[in-house]
Amino acid sequence: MAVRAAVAGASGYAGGEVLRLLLGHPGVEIGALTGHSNAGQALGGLQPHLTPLAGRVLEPTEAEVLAGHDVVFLALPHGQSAAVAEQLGEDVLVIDMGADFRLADAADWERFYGSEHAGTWPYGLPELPGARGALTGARRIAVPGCYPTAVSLALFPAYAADIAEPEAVITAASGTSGAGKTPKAHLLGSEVMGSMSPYGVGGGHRHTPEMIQNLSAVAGERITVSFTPTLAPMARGILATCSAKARPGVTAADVRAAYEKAFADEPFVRLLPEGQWPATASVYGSNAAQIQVAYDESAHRIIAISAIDNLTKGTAGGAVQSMNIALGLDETTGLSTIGVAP
Ligand SMILES: NC(=O)C1=CN([C@@H]2O[C@H](COP(=O)(O)OP(=O)(O)OC[C@H]3O[C@@H](n4cnc5c(N)ncnc54)[C@H](OP(=O)(O)O)[C@@H]3O)[C@@H](O)[C@H]2O)C=CC1
Ligand SMILES: CC(=O)N[C@@H](CCC(=O)OP(=O)(O)O)C(=O)O
Repeated sequence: MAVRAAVAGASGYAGGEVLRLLLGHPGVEIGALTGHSNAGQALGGLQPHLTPLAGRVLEPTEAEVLAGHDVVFLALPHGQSAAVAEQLGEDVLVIDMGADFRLADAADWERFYGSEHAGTWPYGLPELPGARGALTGARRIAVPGCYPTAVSLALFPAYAADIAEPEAVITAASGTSGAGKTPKAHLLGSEVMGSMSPYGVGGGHRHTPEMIQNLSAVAGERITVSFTPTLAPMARGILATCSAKARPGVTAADVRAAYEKAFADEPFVRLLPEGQWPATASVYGSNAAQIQVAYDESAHRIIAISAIDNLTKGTAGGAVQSMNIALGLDETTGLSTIGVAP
């Protein structure tokens, strides 16, 4: 029997992407769809690519509307999820695509988000060591941020194999959809087209503590992270270039072996053959992550590069993958590694 899923924030980018995936999921029936300023509007005018749902009208984001579903996806701005989630029964699987329940350290939360910490839920990045166990049977799931997904996938194998020093330097380029639909001056077409620009430089980006949390848990020691995001003139995609100094004595063969071991059985992560490089265009609209790793002998550094679609593997695909695990379904149900090209 199909599970009934509601989506709160169905007018936004993350809500739209989870609906796109759920429409192709054989085990899910789509229930209530909610919005905020767009409550009362038909979805067809807000998400015109979701043709089968064009006639559906958004309801207000209220617990009474979301109650009575087996699964509730929350695609709301930061800080809005807890008040809704606490009114939903413990038997309802609540999947938060916002940041509210990702961090374990309340001080980190308060420093980077400036509000009271709501709590910590099982973390929806199944590829991390131990994550599938915590997700199996879970009824609350925190979906990772898009940059932490790309970066954690690229670097955790090096820390799991203890071949990297505990300091990582990361630059990542993201498409503009990562910033959501709400109009912002720096996202105007004339600002973004034909240009790339950094932001959140110098340790200020709120995804930094999430990366530190993930990598430190794998390494068993604190990993420092210097993270610089950049905005790229594309709608979707993240390309993360991550590097860390190799431990003394580590060879190129050790590096390759660590990554081959980490991803050997992963359905959505592909370690590319040597000489091929990840590209955002190759994962557009798919739940795949492409990874490549190189050993820079002269600098004695490990360079790991990942490409994901920020809205798919980076948000809604990760959410559906985690839902599948929580409900005991095949992890790949309703998810594709097939991209769109050219
Ligand atoms: N875009 C991305 O790549 C990623 C996004 N996320 C997370 O997903 C969540 C949604 O992001 P995204 O879809 O990009 O954002 P959008 O701005 O595109 O959408 C926001 C959604 O939240 C609703 N909303 C706005 N204000 C409120 C409010 N006060 N109470 C309840 N609902 C509200 C909006 O409804 P309405 O339009 O009707 O006003 C809309 O449906 C965020 O927490 C974001 O961090 C996570 C990973 C990646
Ligand atoms: C391009 C861009 O602006 N990206 C967003 C990250 C999007 C995301 O995954 O973040 P949350 O779920 O944590 O909001 C940013 O840097 O704030």
